[in-house]
Amino acid sequence: MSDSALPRLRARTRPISDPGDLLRFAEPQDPAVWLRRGDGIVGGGCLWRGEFQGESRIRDAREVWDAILAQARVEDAVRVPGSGLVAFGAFTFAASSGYASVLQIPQFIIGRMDGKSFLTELFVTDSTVGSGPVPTVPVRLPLIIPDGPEAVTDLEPGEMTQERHREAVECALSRIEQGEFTKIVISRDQHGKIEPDADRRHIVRRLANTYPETWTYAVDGLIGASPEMLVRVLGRSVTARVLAGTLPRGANEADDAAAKRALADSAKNRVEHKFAIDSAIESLRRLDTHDDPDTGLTASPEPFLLGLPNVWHLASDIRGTLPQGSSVLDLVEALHPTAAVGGTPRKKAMPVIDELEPFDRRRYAGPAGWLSASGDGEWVVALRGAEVDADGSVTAFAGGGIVAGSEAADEFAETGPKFRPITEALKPLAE
Ligand SMILES: C=C(O[C@H]1C=CC=C(C(=O)O)[C@@H]1O)C(=O)O
Repeated sequence: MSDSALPRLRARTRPISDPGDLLRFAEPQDPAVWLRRGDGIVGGGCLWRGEFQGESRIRDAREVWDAILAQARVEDAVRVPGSGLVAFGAFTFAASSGYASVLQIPQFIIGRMDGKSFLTELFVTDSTVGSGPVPTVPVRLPLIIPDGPEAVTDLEPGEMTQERHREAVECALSRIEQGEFTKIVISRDQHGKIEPDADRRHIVRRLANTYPETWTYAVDGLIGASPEMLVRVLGRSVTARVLAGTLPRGANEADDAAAKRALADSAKNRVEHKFAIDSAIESLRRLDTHDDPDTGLTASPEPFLLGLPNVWHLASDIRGTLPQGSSVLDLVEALHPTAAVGGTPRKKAMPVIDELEPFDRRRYAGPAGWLSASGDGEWVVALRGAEVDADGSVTAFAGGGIVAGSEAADEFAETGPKFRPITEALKPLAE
């Protein structure tokens, strides 16, 4: 893509009074959303969209984004994460995917972050408003779009049946035993169909309300609520939340406390977690050029237990400082795929995922998030969601880490609660 083919953009962010429920401003058919605990950003319309493919898809996106920024003018009177010029994005899990990775810039962004509400209006200067100053008019909120038809479907098992999943896990275990790799994540698929004109915001709202501690994302038809922060850059601060190791929540208080203890004490889950945290730290260290030891990476010495409505996870948070000259997309590229969704060693496990899974993961387990002209960005691992196509087809995936000692039946069962967020978000509203 040559720079002359890229739009010259202007973004103007101004404060507004609290707009309430942000989702009311999102596009019913194709919402662009990033929400946590009710706060975040919602984009409307599409001013520009870039598609990327193959091994260099994240690097190419970074180059195009830099080129757009080089000719953009940003007036940001609010200066909080998500204000100014922002793009939403979603990248495929595999370089070989037949699906597109995208970056898209909306026509407006309405947001609430750090207690400040704002509206960003975006313009293409060379076609829409000329190159003169953006006229100063009072802030007018975008229209609230009333709720449309429900988005309802039952998800049915796909190509990776229980039998096929067992074969894949057993094959993975024998290759682990032979020393080919030490961890691999095997997933399965489920499918459904909503009415093409269904309002996708119902799915997003259910996820955001039921899983407020996760990051609810919607980009280009990819919708979910992920508990796993691949990387967040705010100013020069870098954080990530690595998850691996799972048990379903218990049905009552005693069972739930027992499940939590069992996960904390499980040697298999701790090993699985260690692979994921080691892979994340190693990827970040490769970028880290700091000489100052105080700016280096730290991770919690012991994983903590993260309780979500559906599962317990072993979780670790990583903190550090953005290496000089790096951008959030460099970090996304370095980290993806962590061993929480790929395997260890990454290079050995990735082709085997392709071999053992009978489908294209599309953007499941890939990076999804946003980035801004100021250098901030938040990118989750796209889990606990689905691809919702324009014709209403719904494709959901959930997987789990296989290490020595994993049992195929347990691994299959573990994917059940991982599908729960999206399964329940696709139920009729009265339920
Ligand atoms: C691959 C998934 O979860 C990952 C994240 C957390 C825990 C995981 C596990 O315990 O296997 C997985 O690594 C998924 O939800 O599809």
